[in-house]
Amino acid sequence: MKSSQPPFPSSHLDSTSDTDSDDHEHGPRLTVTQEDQLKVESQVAEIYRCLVGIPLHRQSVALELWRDKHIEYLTKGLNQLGHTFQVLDANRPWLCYWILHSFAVLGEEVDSELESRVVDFLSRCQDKEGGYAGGPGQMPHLATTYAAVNTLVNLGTQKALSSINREGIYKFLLEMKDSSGAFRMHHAGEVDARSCYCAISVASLLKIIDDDLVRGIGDYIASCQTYEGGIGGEPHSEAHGGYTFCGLASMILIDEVEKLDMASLIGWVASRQGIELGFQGRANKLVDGCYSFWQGAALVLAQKLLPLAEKVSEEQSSIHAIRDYSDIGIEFMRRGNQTGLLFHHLALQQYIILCSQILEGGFRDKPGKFRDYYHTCYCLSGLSLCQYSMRDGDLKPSPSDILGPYSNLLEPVHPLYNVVLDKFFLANEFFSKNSF
Ligand SMILES: CC(C)=CCC/C(C)=C/CC/C(C)=C/COP(=O)(O)OP(=O)(O)O
Ligand SMILES: [Zn+2]
Repeated sequence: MKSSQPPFPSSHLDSTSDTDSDDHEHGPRLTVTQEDQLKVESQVAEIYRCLVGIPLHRQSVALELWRDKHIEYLTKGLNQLGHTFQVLDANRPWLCYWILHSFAVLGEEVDSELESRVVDFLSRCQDKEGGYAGGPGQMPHLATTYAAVNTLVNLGTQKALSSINREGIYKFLLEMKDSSGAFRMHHAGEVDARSCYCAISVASLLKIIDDDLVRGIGDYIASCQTYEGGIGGEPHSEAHGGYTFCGLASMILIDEVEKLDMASLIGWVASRQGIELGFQGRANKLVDGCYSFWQGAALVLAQKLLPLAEKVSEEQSSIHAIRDYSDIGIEFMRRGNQTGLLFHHLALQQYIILCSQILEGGFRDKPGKFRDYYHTCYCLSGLSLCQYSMRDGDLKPSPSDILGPYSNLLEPVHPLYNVVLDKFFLANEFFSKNSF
């Protein structure tokens, strides 16, 4: 059980910002003490010691990413979007996202006729009062709103971006706001760290994020961090990779990371990478390809946060000057890797390519399971994160950070939202020019 002590006592905080009331006067407080740094470094070093003995197959042809096969599988899914998948009838924006995001990460453009069909379909899922439902005529829901918005941002055209009713979404988000400060998934729905992330990610991407949406979330998410170090879905639930990503990404987007115990969060996530080389979602469970993103992204985010290796200069840490929530996503991408690797990025690529990749196209949880679009989306997203996890500025990743041939290189994704990076920049510009 989590103690009532704040995870970072005030002595752990940057001396320029030691009160709660002036966060946005001084910017975020992302520094940690020497003691925290040593703790994380020794935990990560221990995990590395366990993984280095495992031989990696750096030269094997089997390490190739079977792009054409993946595109074939994804194209088949796109052609079925209109008329099958009844079993996923309340999840159709998710299918659009999983398939189109996979396309985007593979660097494939969709043709304008298909783009038009997707935008028109998502417009039919958009509630006239605001928010996106799982299908036309259903009730709006935060998860499908997140999936629809991410799909449209990944498409990135004027038609796609202008189809989003930002004012309606803002009203919908306010209606979903619970007295705890967290969000309900839908009217009378459940409240958890995932709903907070869906709401905050959408609000941040669309640049409609403000104090009324943010108030109370930081305390709610901090109360979901468990004694293990990871974040659970709700207070007192078991730490889980999916919710850990949601909680940490939300905390960054609302500039309240200092409310989390980052040293124990990093230790917990890093310990979830096991001898199979992939990540498990929680302690004592089996590894699964989709956690390459949920757990991998949490560590990629942490790598940009903590100045563990050396103190970041004021110039490098431009995020310290932020006063506006809606610029956090863009400022965050200006930060380089502050810590070195917090996970074994080559080992994870090996799990994804050798264990999750299916040669007929698509990705799966693990050998013995069937492929599906969810795992295809999150395995590709995780693979991209690995490849760019050591990237310096805008330079292409070094060949030594890519397992297999360099032609495996994917498009970079924004680790806070999981949309492709160039489309994130386009959307950021589009929504900066267009007030709602
Ligand atoms: C943006 C968004 C909607 C995020 C969702 C994040 C996410 C993946 C949450 C995990 C949910 C969960 C409890 C899975 C456990 O499944 P399990 O018991 O089948 O799997 P396990 O054995 O691997 O824990
Ligand atoms: Zn999975």
